[in-house]
Amino acid sequence: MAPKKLSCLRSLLLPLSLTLLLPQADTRSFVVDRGHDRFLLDGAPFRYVSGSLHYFRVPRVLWADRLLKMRWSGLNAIQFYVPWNYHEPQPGVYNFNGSRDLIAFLNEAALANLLVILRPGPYICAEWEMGGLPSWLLRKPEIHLRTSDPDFLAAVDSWFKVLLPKIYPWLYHNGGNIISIQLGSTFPPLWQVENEYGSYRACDFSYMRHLAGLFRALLGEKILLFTTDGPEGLKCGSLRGLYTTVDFGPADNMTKIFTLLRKYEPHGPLVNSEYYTGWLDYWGQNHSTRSVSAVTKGLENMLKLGASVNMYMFHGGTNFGYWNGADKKGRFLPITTSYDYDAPISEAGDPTPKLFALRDVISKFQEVPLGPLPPPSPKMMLGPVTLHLVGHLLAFLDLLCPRGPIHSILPMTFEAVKQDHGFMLYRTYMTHTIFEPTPFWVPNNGVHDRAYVMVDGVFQGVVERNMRDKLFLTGKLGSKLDILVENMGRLSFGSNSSDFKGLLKPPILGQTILTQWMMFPLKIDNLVKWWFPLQLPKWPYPQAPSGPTFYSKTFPILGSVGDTFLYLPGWTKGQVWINGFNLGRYWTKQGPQQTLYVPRFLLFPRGALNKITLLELEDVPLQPQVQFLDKPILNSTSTLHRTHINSLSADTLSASEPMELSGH
Ligand SMILES: CCCCNC(=S)N1C[C@H](O)[C@@H](O)[C@@H](O)[C@H]1CO
Repeated sequence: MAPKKLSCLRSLLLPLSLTLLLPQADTRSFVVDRGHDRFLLDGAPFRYVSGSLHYFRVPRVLWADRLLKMRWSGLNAIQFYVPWNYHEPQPGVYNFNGSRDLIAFLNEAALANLLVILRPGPYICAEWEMGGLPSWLLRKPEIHLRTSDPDFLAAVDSWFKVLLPKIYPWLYHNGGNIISIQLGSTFPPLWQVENEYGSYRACDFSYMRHLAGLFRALLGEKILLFTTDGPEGLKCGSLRGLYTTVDFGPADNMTKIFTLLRKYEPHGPLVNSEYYTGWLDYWGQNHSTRSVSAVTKGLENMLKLGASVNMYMFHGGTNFGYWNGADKKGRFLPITTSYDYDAPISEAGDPTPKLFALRDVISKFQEVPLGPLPPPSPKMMLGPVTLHLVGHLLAFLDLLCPRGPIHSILPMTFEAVKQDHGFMLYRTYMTHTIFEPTPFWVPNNGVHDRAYVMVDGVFQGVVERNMRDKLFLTGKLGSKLDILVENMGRLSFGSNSSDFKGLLKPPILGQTILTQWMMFPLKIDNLVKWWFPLQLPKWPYPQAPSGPTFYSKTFPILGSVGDTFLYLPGWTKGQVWINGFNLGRYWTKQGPQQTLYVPRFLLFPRGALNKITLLELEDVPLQPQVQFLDKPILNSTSTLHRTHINSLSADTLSASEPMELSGH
């Protein structure tokens, strides 16, 4: 419901006197008061204490819960990005439904009495797939992302001409925002142009000016446009006419950085647009945390200065499906499925000690809501659940790629065949018999990102980006050489975000450059949603399936349904679906994440059967079992987590419901 209609509703809901007191559309304003180094909201001094929450990492059914907890924490604003690729999956095809309903999220924020600081990009970073840019941009391989490249600007313009008019009625000065007794107004989207552009090598001012002009043209002159950069990026990221803000965390020198900021904004409020309450996690690296004392001390110091602050993240959420991004620090580093971020509100939406400590600090400077905080959500333990083998991925090739393969002399990238996420199978045939184990590799680090190699269905091992390792293969004339390539998420930060996926170079076997390829873009989610259970296809090879295989189980929940954490002891790496919902990637062998958050709304209560499906890419445990725990394990690796699980109280583990397992 657009704010204008809601404002009429407001006049019905509120006592006439209150309605008269509220500023009307023509008097509403949000401006910088340079004379007093502060913001003014409707003419009154105003400072925001904000927190980041990404609607695209939280299912819609949970938005209200998270937003209310943020409000209760003492925040008066939230900040979030709009990921372009989440809303325009194909050029000219737009999706603002369900958990992509941006307007509904804005409305939920209004209902929670929270103001909004919006960051529409087009690039958002955020450890999100390709930093929010749609991968179909790379179908023009020469495109220069985040510059004034005409192809890039044309796509940006058409996207913003769809997005910005949707937002326009929600701008604060339009008076369209809703204010009720419990409701606050949706803050004037303080528009952030781009994101940390100063950290991007291009530093293309004409691009920034183009964006600013587009925003002005589509949103009018009243909106406060701002840039955000780390201290090192201010020189490029800032632009005349845009308000300059900075990012830094608790370990940084606030005085030094705010002094530097004053070189770009001599007057006006000090703003830290990203005060890091925690940090992100990479697969294979230790879980990141930031201490409560350091985070609260830093916040208090900024609030004492009168600064406005946004805490990044206040609630992190989850990279469901294939949505995680990646970084490059010498090597390719994919981001984990969990975006818990050691944030004040945990991935499962529970308040942490950090939340209460931050609320105490905020309460020293402004009123915090009274009343109890909603309790932690009910948690559930279940299992173990023993899965059964459904079949090898190759056995479902016809269903996974109903249109059949694309043929090419040289291998083609995901982008070239218009496969955005997930997996693609590359197939060729051995042109001669190879008796001796012969080196197989992809030159120039050309596997983006992980390749699972099979000869006549027999799993040979993994070749991956960053690694120089080779496999040693044998085979007969005409043997099938199948390479399943996994897109682990496109670079969301780094100098070159044109992160093509697939086999970027033709693989080499011994002295032979392998040519004559068939590419099978795989639609796995459709198969999991619509085709299972189905008659098991015949497995055409003598040996038992190994490598990429589907496992599944249907199971009832006899007790009460609660949030839970899927634990996959002994499994290696793969993808999980619960009742057809793509929960995300697991990589038990790498860690640090050992469990996946399962929101209770995904699960069916007693009387209905639930279904879990795994695609295990490498090795399965002797006992193909999974468990549902009542606590997450985010900080251990497969070697260490066993001690962790042993440390869980015996009764906790045994408290799980006896399972009457049924199902296929
Ligand atoms: C290694 C960090 C990658 C760069 N990202 C940085 S500095 N950050 C700033 C960036 O604006 C934000 O979107 C997030 O990406 C945040 C880290 O959580």
